[in-house]
Amino acid sequence: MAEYVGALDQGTTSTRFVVFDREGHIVSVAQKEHRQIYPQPGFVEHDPEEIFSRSVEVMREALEKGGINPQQLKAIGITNQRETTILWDKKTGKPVHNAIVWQDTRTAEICEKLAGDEGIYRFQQKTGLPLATYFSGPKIRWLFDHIPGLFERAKKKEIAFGTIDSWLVYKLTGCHVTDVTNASRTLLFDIRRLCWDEEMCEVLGIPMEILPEVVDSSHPEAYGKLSREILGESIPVTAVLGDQQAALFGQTCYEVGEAKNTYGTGCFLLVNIGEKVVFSTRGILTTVGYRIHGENAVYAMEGSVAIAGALIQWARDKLGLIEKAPQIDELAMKVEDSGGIYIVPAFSGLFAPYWRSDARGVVVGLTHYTNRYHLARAILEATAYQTREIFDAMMEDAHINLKELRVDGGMVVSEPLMQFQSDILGIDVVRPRVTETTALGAAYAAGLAIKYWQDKKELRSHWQIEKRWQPRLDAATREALYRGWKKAVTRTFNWVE
Ligand SMILES: Nc1ncnc2c1ncn2[C@@H]1O[C@H](COP(=O)(O)OP(=O)(O)O)[C@@H](O)[C@H]1O
Ligand SMILES: O=P(O)(O)OC[C@H](O)CO
Repeated sequence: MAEYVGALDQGTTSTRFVVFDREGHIVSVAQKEHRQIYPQPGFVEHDPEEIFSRSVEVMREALEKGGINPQQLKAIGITNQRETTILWDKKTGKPVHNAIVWQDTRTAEICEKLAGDEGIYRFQQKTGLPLATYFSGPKIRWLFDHIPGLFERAKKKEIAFGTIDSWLVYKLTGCHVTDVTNASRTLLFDIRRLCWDEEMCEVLGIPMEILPEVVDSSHPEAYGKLSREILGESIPVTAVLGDQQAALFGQTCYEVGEAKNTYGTGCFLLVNIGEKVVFSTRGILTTVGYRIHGENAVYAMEGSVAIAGALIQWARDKLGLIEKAPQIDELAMKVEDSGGIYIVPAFSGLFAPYWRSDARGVVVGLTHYTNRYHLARAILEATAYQTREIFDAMMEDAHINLKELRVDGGMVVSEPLMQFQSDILGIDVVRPRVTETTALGAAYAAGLAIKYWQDKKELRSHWQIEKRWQPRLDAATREALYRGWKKAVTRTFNWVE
């Protein structure tokens, strides 16, 4: 009977369960979307119960579709949208509020007050992060400020906090834990000592009683086993990683200086910086990359872009420009360029390298000449330009000089985007055979924990290029286009007063 490893990938827009074989090939996959809840401008929520239900459904469906017996699953890895925050009642297991999603900007005021005169990098040397609405700590604070009696219940140990990984593990196995990569996105975690930080909890007014135990990303026992009612077998959960760190692991970026860029709802460029922390002076984050049981933690620098594929969803759902995501490529390919327009999608303010919560989206350069094909092209190009910005900042901060960029995620099927990405970076862009690298990374980490795979060398041997794009633009045109983008970005600033 063949043996497999499964990965549950709980993303911002959908949840997937992917079953992999020993060569890292996909054997079966199932995917389901969940509701995006927008109660008011700037607020983004998910229903934690719905996320849990979708997770169980995709696990069952993937096994059924692939004709796989649960006994054939030797381990499960979990990977997740990071920072999204849930508080639940320990007795009933019921969430006290919807999950506050990473894109939500309701904590702008909390962050501003905390930054005070010292500025947003006040806690960077400890947490690796700027004070921004993106991270979990301020979201927890907001819940305590808005739900009467919650703080007192938390002090009495009646309330648990978790990012999505923690919530899912709790519901699937009963353990209240998280891994070092997810913990490193909360603003409550000391990334050097690899533990919750008392001072940060005090500054944010968060009782430490609510926090999960932090464990290695890949661990044979720490995450427990699936309760039998989920799949009928108590399969061990042996890995948890935030989705961007999982993609780094799945792209087998195990050496210092190796990097990947994932194009999903947002876009996240991560480079492996090894076992020592390095801090950015250009708006790049320092974060835990992964920690395999029995090994030292490996760190990463990260350029985070809030809106990438989300802009295409917006063009579909709010603008009615397209009916399905791939149509954006068809429209964009009808023109050579964007006709001089730029769209800067600062819907959640701007993340790296700016960290400006006062920014809001703009379209600039409109003339009578502009048509919907130009608009489609500008929508795709926005992701490539944002990547160029974080790429440049990161190359300087991490002192590396990448010759090519490994890509993955839902948007990398887009030919015009991939070509323009290579054009605007001036380097090759390479897409691997398996683009479900987030799920693959979680499966790899889970498989390593039980010796399904022996070591990282074995994992590396699976990685293969499927397609390569090379730059076609001359340097002068490239830089002129990029100057236009930088100018467009300045037009988004100071919009929210
Ligand atoms: N053909 C396409 N061209 C460009 N973008 C696409 C295409 N197909 C899907 N996308 C975008 O990819 C994103 C989904 O990627 P995925 O990696 O599944 O995201 P997540 O993990 O954030 O939920 C969506 O935002 C969607 O708009
Ligand atoms: O759901 P994704 O793939 O867009 O990833 C979201 C990130 O983890 C947010 O930090």
